[in-house]
Amino acid sequence: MTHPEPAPQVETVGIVGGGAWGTALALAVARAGRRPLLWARDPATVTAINLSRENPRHLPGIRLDPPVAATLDLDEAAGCDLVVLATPAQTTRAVAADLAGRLRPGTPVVLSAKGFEAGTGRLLADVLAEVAPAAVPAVLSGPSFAADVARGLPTAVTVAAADIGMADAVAAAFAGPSFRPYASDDVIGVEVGGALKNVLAIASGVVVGRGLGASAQAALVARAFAELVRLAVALGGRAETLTGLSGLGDLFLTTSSRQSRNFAYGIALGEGRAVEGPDESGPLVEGAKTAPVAVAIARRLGVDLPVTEAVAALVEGRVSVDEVMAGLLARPLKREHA
Ligand SMILES: NC(=O)C1=CN([C@@H]2O[C@H](COP(=O)(O)OP(=O)(O)OC[C@H]3O[C@@H](n4cnc5c(N)ncnc54)[C@H](O)[C@@H]3O)[C@@H](O)[C@H]2O)C=CC1
Ligand SMILES: O=C(CO)COP(=O)(O)O
Repeated sequence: MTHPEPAPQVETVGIVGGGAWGTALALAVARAGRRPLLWARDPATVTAINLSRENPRHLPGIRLDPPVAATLDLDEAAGCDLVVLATPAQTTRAVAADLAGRLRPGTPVVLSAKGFEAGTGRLLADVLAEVAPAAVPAVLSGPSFAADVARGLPTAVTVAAADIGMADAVAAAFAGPSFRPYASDDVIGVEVGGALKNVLAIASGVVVGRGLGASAQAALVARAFAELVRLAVALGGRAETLTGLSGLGDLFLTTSSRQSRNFAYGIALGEGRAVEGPDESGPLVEGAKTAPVAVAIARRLGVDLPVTEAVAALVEGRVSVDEVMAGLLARPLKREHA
C-alpha cells in the first residue's frame, strides 16, 4: 500500500526548460497566482525574459510580465516548492540527474514532456523515479499548444500522480482563469497518451499531405485511438484514461491542427518534402523519436500497433508513403474490437 504524500503548499514553481512549453507554463503558473522561475541553459533566453520580457526564440510575440522570471542557476529552480520539467523527452534522464541532488526530499516534480526514453523504452516517470528518488513524480499532459496557453486561451489538461491527493494539489497549483487541470491517479495512462499521440499525429499528417481524403483521415484517427488504448492497457494504464484529455483530447488536437509540429512534419512526409527523420536544427518532432521506441515496447509486450509501426518505418526512411499505405490496406481483415 502506498502512503499518501502530504499536500504541498505551492508558492514558487521552478520550471526547467526555456522553450515554448516551459515559457507557456510559466505564464499559466503566474496566472494561477504562483511565482514561476524559469531555468534555461541559454543565457540569451534568460536575459531576454528578465530584461525584454519576452522569449523571442521559442515564443515570439508574447509578453512575459513579472512575476515570470528566469535564471541560469539550477539550484534556484530546484529549491522551489514545485518543479516542472519542460525539456524534450530524450533529455529527461540527464536533466533529472542534474536536479536530483538539489531537490528537497518530497518535492513534487511535474513531467511535461511527451515521449518514451529511447534505449530503455521506459516511461519518463520511471526515469525520474530512478535518477531523482527525492522527487514525487507527477505528469501534466493534454491538448495544449504552448501558443494557446501563453495567450490565455481556454485550455484543459490532465495532471496525474500515483497519489490522487498529490494530483489534486498539483492541479490546484496550476489552475487559473483559463487553464483548467483535471486530476488523475493513472500516471501510465496519461503518459502513454501524450507520448503515442505524437506518433499518430505524424500518420494523420501523412494522410493529409498525400491527399488521401477526409474519410481516410477519420479512419486513421479511429484506428490510432485503438493503438493508444492497447498500448496503455498493456503497460498497466486504464482504458478510460485514454478517453480523456490526455488521450482522445490530445489525439484530436494534434491529428487535426497544423499548429502541431508532429502533424506538420507528417504533412511534409506525405507531400514528399521530407524523407528522413527531422534533424536537431529544426522544430522539435517528438513523435519521430518516440515511434521506434513504441514499436520496441509493443513487440516486447506482444501488442499490435500497425500505424505506429508504419510511422517508424517512414521516419527511418525504410519505406515510401505508397508502400506504407498499401501495406496497411492489405492487412488481413479482422474484427474491429479484437
Ligand atoms: N510546444 C507545445 O505546444 C507543447 C510541448 N510539449 C512538450 O514539451 C516538451 C518541450 O517542448 P517545447 O518546449 O515545445 O520545445 P522547444 O523546442 O520549444 O524547447 C525545448 C527547450 O529545451 C531546451 N533543452 C533541450 N535540451 C536540453 C538539455 N539537455 N538541457 C536543458 N535544456 C535543454 C532547449 O534549449 C529549449 O529551450 C516536448 O516533450 C513537447 O512534446 C507539451 C505540450 C505542449
Ligand atoms: O503536445 C502538443 C499539444 O498538446 C504539441 O504538439 P506538437 O509537439 O506536435 O506541436
